[in-house]
Amino acid sequence: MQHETHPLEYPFVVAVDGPAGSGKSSVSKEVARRLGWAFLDTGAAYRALAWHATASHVDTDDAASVAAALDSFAYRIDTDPYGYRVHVGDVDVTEAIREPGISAVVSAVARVPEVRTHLIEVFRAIIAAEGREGIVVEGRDITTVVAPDAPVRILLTAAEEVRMARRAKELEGHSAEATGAQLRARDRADAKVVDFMNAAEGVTTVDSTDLDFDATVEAVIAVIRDAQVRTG
Ligand SMILES: Nc1ncnc2c1ncn2[C@@H]1O[C@H](COP(=O)(O)OP(=O)(O)OP(=O)(O)O)[C@@H](O)[C@H]1O
Ligand SMILES: Nc1ccn([C@@H]2O[C@H](COP(=O)(O)O)[C@@H](O)[C@H]2O)c(=O)n1
Repeated sequence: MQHETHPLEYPFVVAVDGPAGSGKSSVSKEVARRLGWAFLDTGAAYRALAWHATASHVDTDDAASVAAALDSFAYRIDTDPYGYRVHVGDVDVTEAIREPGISAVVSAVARVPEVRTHLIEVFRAIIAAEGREGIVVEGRDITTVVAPDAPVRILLTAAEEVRMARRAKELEGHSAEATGAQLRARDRADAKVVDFMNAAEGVTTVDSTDLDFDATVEAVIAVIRDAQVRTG
């Protein structure tokens, strides 16, 4: 773990969940930048484990083998919203974990209970060690499992066709159909493990279907400001 010293103050936690392509990562990062806070991408850990398992020739469909791969999984991530890096051991996997081959197997890795238990503890330790005033943490189960007591919990969503169009634009050169099919398949598989389509009690929904990027960032910051006023 990169974060070993614990500050006296626990950071203000903003938990953000939502389906694939809803803007969790880009919006959360920009919110953190504007507030001068930290940013934690939790999906990167599941992706890094999928990379590690694949590189170690582990069958990602075999839950016991994936769980065993945790023993040799030396994961590190930092929380800089201007350019965080992801390492497994000495290898910088920041770009490699975004490859379609990793996206195709990450849900199989994420469904393994031992994996979730382990990574949830990793995320909580990173949050607790954060030295900045606040941290925006995004994923699928942050509002419900990782940080259910966070002062701000948001479900960031958008209509499926809008999410698919945004992702297809981002991945120019890849077929829009294949990109959309993978996004839908990943949501279907992930939704069997955690519910990130419906806001849990106390979670605020921000629907960006009809909002541009900047308006979405502003909407999230408005929820945070409101909570700061309420919690003093
Ligand atoms: N409100 C918005 N208007 C237009 N584009 C947006 C908006 N929100 C996000 N985007 C764009 O949509 C794309 C997908 O966003 P992003 O990668 O942040 O989603 P995500 O929820 O983190 O996805 P995944 O779970 O698959 O990693 C990015 O290109 C991002 O810039
Ligand atoms: N809190 C989380 C975050 C992610 N996952 C799994 O990781 C995959 C990749 O996540 P991205 O946000 O980088 O797309 C995702 O498809 C889930 O399988 C998770 O389970 N919980």
